[in-house]
Amino acid sequence: MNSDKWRRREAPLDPLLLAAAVASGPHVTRHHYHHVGHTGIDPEMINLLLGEEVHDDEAIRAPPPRYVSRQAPRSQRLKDELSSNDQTTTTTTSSILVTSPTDEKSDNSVDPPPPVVKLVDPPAFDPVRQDIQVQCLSRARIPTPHGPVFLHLYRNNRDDKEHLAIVVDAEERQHRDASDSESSDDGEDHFDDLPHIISRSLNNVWNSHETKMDRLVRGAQSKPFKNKNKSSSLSLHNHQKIIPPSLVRIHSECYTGEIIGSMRCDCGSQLSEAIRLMSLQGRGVVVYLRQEGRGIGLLSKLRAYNLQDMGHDTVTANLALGHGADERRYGIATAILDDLGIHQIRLLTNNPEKVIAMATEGINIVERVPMIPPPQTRSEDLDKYLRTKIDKMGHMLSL
Ligand SMILES: Nc1nc2c(ncn2[C@@H]2O[C@H](COP(=O)(O)OP(=O)(O)OP(=O)(O)O)[C@@H](O)[C@H]2O)c(=O)[nH]1
Repeated sequence: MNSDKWRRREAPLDPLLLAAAVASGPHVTRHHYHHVGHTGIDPEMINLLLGEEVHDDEAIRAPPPRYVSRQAPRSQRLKDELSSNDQTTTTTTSSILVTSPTDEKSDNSVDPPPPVVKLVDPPAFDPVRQDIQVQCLSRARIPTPHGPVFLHLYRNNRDDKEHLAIVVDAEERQHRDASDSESSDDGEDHFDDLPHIISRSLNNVWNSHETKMDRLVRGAQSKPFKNKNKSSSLSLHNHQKIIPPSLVRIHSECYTGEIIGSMRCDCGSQLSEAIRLMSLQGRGVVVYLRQEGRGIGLLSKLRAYNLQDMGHDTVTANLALGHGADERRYGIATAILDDLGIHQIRLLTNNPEKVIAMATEGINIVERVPMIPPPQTRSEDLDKYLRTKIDKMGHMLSL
């Protein structure tokens, strides 16, 4: 390498620049001149930088603040890590603080690590049972433009995907708000009158050692459900009134439509519309299955799109790639609905196959509610896609 060409620039220190750095306030981030937390202008420092004499009588004042790392020395951290092998990874805080030397800890001691919330594991699936088993691992409130929903994350004994249930339950929310503030200690359930949509597997006792904190962090009710007839875990739902037929959508993952906003399909608007309708009614469940591209996966779906750009439609493109027109299964959706105590549904769909599949799985469909694509989402690509669904897949939709 030509060293002349790459010679290092030895620019002289620009006193004005340095003075600006010192004088600027804490709004200037560490990506600019200095770390957040600087206490402001230090006239002595400016004088020094500008090469002027120090006229301040209090030349020997309290020394300027210094940056002190609160992170323990590496040797200390290694020792800590070794001695806490049984704990999940924790780190000492590594934030950089401005302290004056008098604040500095004389013994170089380290702040205690933040407490780790260690949760009990969910119960294992029963290896003897041959049917589909699901287990809700966590539930959390998610505010959406249509109101809050409760996202439930499931595992199952068939695949390693995280299928989801998006639960809309206004009454359940009110109940939770009330019971949180009551924090009743009487051990009694307070939801006898309300047919809430509650996951049985999430709320069951997972382990005899589980704490209230375990339950709250995974999103379960703080107190386990009383097993009034002492027979089985089904008591949770037996205990409640039967949930009236709820709006349910069985939705399949669509990265392109939901994340990128693709106008080749209506998946994104369908998902949003389903949550909107459920929020209007105060109740409903979207079972969100990770069956991208009608079960063929994102990679094949992208290839199918290229075939569609060459003249194929959404069905023939799948077939040309050696896939079925629709490879989805609905057994996991049924198991999730069962876990939520929902057995009668008003199914939001135009797809006759979905109706048949859910009915075959034992779900009582009391009504099919059509999904009408909103006019503002219509485009040439979408119309072609919908037309193929109507003509080749029998979708119950009129354009
Ligand atoms: N293979 C393939 N999959 C697609 C295409 N467009 C959308 N999808 C997938 O189709 C699935 C969504 O299916 P929908 O047709 O919206 O739902 P549906 O069950 O058929 O019918 P509705 O319930 O009436 O909406 C998602 O998994 C999408 O990723 C496509 O052109 N090719």
